[in-house]
Amino acid sequence: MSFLGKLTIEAVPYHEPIIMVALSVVALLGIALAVYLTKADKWGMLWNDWITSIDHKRLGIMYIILALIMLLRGFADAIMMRTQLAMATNGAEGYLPPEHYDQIFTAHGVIMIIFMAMPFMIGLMNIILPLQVGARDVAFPFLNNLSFWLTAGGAVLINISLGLGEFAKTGWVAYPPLSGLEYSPGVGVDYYIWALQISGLGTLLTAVNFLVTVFKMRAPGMKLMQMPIFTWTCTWANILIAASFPILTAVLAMLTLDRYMDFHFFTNEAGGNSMMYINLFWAWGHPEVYILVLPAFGIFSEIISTFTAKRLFGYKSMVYASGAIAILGFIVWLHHFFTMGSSANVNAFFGIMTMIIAVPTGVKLFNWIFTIYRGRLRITVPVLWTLGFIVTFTIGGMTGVLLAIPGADYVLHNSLFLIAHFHNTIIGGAVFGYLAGFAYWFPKAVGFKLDERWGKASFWCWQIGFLLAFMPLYVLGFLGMTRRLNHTDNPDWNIWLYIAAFGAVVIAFGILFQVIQLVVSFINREALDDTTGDPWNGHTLEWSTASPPQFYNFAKIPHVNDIDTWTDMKEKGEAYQRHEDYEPIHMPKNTPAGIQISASLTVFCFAMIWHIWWLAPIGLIGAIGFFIKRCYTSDVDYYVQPDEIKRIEHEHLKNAPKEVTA
Ligand code: HEA
Ligand code: HEM
Ligand SMILES: [Cu+2]
Repeated sequence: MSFLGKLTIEAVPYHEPIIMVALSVVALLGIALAVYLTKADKWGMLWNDWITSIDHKRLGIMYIILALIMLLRGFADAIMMRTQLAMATNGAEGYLPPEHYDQIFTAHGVIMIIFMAMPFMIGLMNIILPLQVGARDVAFPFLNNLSFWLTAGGAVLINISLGLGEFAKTGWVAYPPLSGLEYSPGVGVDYYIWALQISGLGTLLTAVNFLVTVFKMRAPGMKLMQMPIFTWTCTWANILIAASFPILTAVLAMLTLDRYMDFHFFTNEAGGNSMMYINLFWAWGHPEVYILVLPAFGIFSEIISTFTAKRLFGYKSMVYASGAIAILGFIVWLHHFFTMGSSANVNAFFGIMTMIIAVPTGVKLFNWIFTIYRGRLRITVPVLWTLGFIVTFTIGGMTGVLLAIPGADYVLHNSLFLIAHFHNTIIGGAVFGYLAGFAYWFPKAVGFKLDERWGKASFWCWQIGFLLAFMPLYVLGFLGMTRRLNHTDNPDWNIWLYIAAFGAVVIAFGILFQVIQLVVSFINREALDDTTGDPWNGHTLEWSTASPPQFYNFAKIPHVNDIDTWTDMKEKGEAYQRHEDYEPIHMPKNTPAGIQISASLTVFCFAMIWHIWWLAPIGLIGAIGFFIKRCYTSDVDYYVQPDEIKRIEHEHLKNAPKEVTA
């Protein structure tokens, strides 16, 4: 083995024109960005204000930028698959050979779930949750920065795999024995393992961080049953993360040992059992889908309540229903392998538990509908996403209940019916939710509203495109088409494959209009400026701050005595208080430690992937070294002085609707 382990020039896929074009475009964009940063003299700003920032609001924005970039990548994969399947009918080969196609659906699944949906959700949670509970930051701000960079490190690895080596061809679930060394001797599965491993670590740390924030740092007076509903659903999601991500860590570690040191956890020879992998994978993988959707449920609740100007119907039942979904969501994972030989009784138990999830979910749906009932719903972009969700997600949930019947699942398992089910819940539930939250909280995070017209156009393209792209898959499933096919030879399927490809093109316009919306809004930012900090007449504490919020969030920590505290404060005339004296505020300092540790770990992972045995210890020792260095740094905090606070507050309150002096 050479100096660079398995890495040789052969690892660059220069004979693949599609990849080379993609890489050139990325390289050009990268160079353009670097030139801009140099010309505008912005490198220092980038480093000091963003990369090393421990401010939860900035980290949230960085998470969302990561998510949007990965959405483009994941969608590029999707549209390639859809065009391939529209071209490769009647036995034609299409333009993507199986070798390449298999990497594409695997990368698409992993990227969309781990590097698009998760960072989007965690980004929104970062920006909003500390504000909603009246805290100045999260419990462990440095850890929060580290979490982000660990997630980004995983994303970097996946993107490197595009131009160096290959990605896994196993599907996003990477079942052995296919993912074992014997059947996947290349580096693809290793990229998969290490990318998921470090980003998973980041996610786990985030959950711990936000759980401590919620339980220990709520504003005085805020009882648990007074927390805003988005905070509650995030908390349930974080509990699920804390419970399930360690299982992912363990199962990936076991697969690593199998691949690197010839262990036999999952090889049926020598006493191993590949079923054990499948079992552990879904013990994480199923909770994962509820981790994605629960915060989205919270977003819809906030939006419906704000835009009907009503209290959320059944707040308590919402909290309990979310809890029920979280707990039930933890004990139904076996429905992913009904067909793999459990006894009828085991299948029946897991099938029934799965169906029961429809009950708390139904409670939520009816609560949303009852909140809208007799309210005066303002049809804004966030509301459109919400209404689209109610219709779309219900369809996806219903088809899930169908799959939960073991007998039916024997027919539908791994068919396109399944693919339709989960895009129906993930896009209609989670992605619509994040896009709703994006439109709703954008002014809070950035300071100006998004253009409504492009927003509406984007929504309709997504909604109509979604129906066109995924409803045909239910039909194809019933017609017998299975998932992960590279080409087909059944004339009955053709028309549905064409419609699905057309639908994906319509979604592409939805994404394009979103990009245009961002550009247009940026150009018109003066007209769309949000000067009050409360553009929608909101009901929770994030709207009591400026837009974007002061870096310390709250000059004086508010006292909470209602679920809709901000509405309560506005009604009692306690909002927008102007004070003459402030206490100094204790704040954490920015630090490069997060990116240092994570960059070293990414180098370690890269070396492990390519078996570069001298580089791996350097990366690992580097990470540990930077961590120890951070532990011995005592210059980690400072105080904001009252004069400065007063200046900032008075500046913000200049535009307040009504001034109150206390
Ligand atoms: C956000 C993501 C998400 C969500 C929320 C769900 C929600 C549900 N899922 Fe889905 N599911 C996935 C993502 C998701 N799923 C993914 C990614 C896979 C496959 C991965 C792979 O193999 O690659 C999958 C696979 C999957 C399977 C495995 C099928 C197979 O492999 O053969 C099953 C089987 O039981 C299932 C069931 C359900 C059920 C019952 C729900 C329920 O929670 C739905 C509840 C909601 C409703 C029912 C609608 C609203 C309720 C009402 C209006 C009340 C009245 C309703 C009734 C009385 C029915 N899902
Ligand atoms: C935006 C439009 C999208 C389109 C057009 C699309 C299309 C597809 C297609 C064609 C497949 C392969 C189906 C097959 O096996 O035949 C697929 C698989 C998959 N998609 Fe999507 N998708 C989209 C969005 C998403 C999103 C947002 C997510 C998750 C957040 C997602 C998660 C997955 C997963 C997990 C798989 C399975 C991969 C595997 O088989 O291992 N997709 N998608
Ligand atoms: Cu499941």
